[in-house]
Amino acid sequence: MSSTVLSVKNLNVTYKTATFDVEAVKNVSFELHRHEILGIVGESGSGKSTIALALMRLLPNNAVITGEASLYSRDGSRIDNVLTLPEEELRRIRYRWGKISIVFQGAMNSLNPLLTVKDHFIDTAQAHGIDKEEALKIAADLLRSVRLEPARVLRSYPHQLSGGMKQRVMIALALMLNPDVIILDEPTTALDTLTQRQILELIRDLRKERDVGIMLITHDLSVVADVADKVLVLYRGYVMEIGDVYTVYSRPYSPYTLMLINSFPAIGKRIIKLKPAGITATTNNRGCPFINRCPFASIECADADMNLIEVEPGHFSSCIKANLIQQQVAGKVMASEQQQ
Ligand SMILES: Nc1ncnc2c1ncn2[C@@H]1O[C@H](COP(=O)(O)OP(=O)(O)OP(=O)(O)O)[C@@H](O)[C@H]1O
Repeated sequence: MSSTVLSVKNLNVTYKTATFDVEAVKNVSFELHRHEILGIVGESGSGKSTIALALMRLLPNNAVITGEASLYSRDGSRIDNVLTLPEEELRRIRYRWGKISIVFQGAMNSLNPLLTVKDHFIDTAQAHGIDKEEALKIAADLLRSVRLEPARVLRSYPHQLSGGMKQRVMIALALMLNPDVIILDEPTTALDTLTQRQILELIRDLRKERDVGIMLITHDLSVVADVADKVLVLYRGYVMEIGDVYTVYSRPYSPYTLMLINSFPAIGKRIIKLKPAGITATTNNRGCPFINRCPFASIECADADMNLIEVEPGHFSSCIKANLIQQQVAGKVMASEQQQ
């Protein structure tokens, strides 16, 4: 197992609004290793982007954040207070920091149409104190590493590039400061199927070739199945389940994960019918947030503490009935396979 690059403990984010508080992330903990892809999967509004923004220290002013995140850089340095580092210090180290970088959802559309790719690299480099000559050398290397031809791409304007090429340019730009962690937020959304495949292949290659840990944020379970090593399933800010992808997908210990798998026929062979999505709210702040949609729910779930339980080595579920559910699922799957 390669070394830990990022360790997040008990991350909570609450957005304060004039009328009420939105508890967007609740007690989230996870570890990311070098050369590892962690998929963070969940429906819209589950808190995926909030986790990313918290780690980048880019949350809006109405966000209140608690918890710890430690970053272990390849140069041997360690930052223990990523979440609370004072603004001034943050500004100072951001200049050449780049230890965590992010490619935002839809970022390829934010390339400036009036600038060539070369200008984008030079601007990014200069903002971090790298001179033009060095920037161009780095840019050429990075473009090659995302499988683009530097000579042609550097002189192109965004409109001269396909969606897939623009996404590769964004990934190359995010690698400019040689980050230890890269966050990719919905990197394949809005791309056609073939281009999606190529980008996923690239992400897989980057994981092997570069000394980084990759956080891949998506609502698409099949993307995670394709490339990730580990998966963290998020629902209304809570970690419902976490473990290696193969184990979680083949033996889900959370009814919510099971529902997600069922909604992706290409992945799910399970046959348990769950209530349709739609009712999402429990009004109180206690118990399992999935209670209203869960076919296994009973009165104890209303008091569940949502702490993660290790159901098998390295595989955690917050469902208090995890073992019971797994037995029922395994029984029904076997029964359906015998009928076929
Ligand atoms: N600035 C804000 N003020 C108040 N609430 C917010 C703010 N930003 C996000 N939220 C709320 O926080 C919750 C989590 O949002 P977040 O964007 O992190 O979810 P997500 O899983 O990334 O969703 P999506 O897949 O749609 O991007 C949602 O209920 C959202 O409405």
